[in-house]
Amino acid sequence: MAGGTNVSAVDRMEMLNAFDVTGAGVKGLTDSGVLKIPKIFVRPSEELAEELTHKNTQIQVPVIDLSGILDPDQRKQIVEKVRVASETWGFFQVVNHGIALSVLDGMIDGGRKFFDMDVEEKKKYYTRDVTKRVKYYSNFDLFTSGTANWRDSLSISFSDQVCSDELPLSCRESTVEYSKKVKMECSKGHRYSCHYYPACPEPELTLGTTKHSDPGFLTILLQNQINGLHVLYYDQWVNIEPTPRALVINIGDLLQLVTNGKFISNKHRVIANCCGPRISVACFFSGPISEHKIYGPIKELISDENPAKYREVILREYIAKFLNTGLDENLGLDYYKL
Ligand SMILES: O=C(O)CCC(=O)C(=O)O
Ligand SMILES: [Fe+2]
Repeated sequence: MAGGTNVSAVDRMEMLNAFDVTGAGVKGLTDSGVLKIPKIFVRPSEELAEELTHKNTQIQVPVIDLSGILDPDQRKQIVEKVRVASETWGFFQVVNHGIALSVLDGMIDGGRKFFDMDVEEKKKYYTRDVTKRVKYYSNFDLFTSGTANWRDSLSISFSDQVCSDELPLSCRESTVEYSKKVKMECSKGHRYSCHYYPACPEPELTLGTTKHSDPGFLTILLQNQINGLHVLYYDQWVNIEPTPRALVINIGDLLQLVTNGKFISNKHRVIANCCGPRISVACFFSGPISEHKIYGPIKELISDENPAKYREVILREYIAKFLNTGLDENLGLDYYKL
């Protein structure tokens, strides 16, 4: 669907390309002081109208305190809370997870420093090639098959270890530090993405990230103190309140698939904001792209009364399919339903 009113798909693609080759990203628009957002960012009118039917609510996703995790009794209770949250929300926040505040703040600052670099400097990392390990997207990325999103991103795929000399100097140290703490460095194929959502002059007309569910197993998300992330809960958008020192955990499609639907991979989005920048760092744990690994519902969870809801998927094909469909066109697990 073409973003904005009266923009044909071809025109839209041309506008998107023209915007994209500047390499300055959405941040470039904000920095230049635009008061109106370009048409490619404007959501279709029927989508904007639909907004009015979704109420915003004050309820909150569960916040789970991990401080007692080493004590066997407390551990049981914590695991129980994680189970309930995973079955109902597919989202929760964790506090007292043991990662030092300096590491969290350092990671957010590192992201900010990357996006604050000169356009020419940033462009060295700029690519549309999704197979590149370190890539900076302005907007022509996975997320722009519908309306372009008001965000820029830096994406890093990990191999056996963090290959630190490939990382941008501006955020090299903080990324290595943080990725060790969240165990990214031993996670071949896993991906990290630092999203940068600049302040937007017309936030009600666009989105920071379109509505979607995450394709992998699990996402660990660090956000700064600027609001924006919403999760869809019983048809209501629930704001995930930035909580100091917390990490947001969410279940991805693959985890819903292997748990045969017991854990839910919930839809979420990021709204644009008149103040900013909003900075977030998402670590996507999804496993090695190159492997022929097959995932299906765990056998112990299947019985005559509770038959498999999804067919098996070959990880490589699953990821390729996701990469070939834009985030907002991705059917998610519906495609694999039996
Ligand atoms: O930036 C955020 O808070 C969330 C982004 C997100 O949902 C994603 O990239 O999958
Ligand atoms: Fe997501």
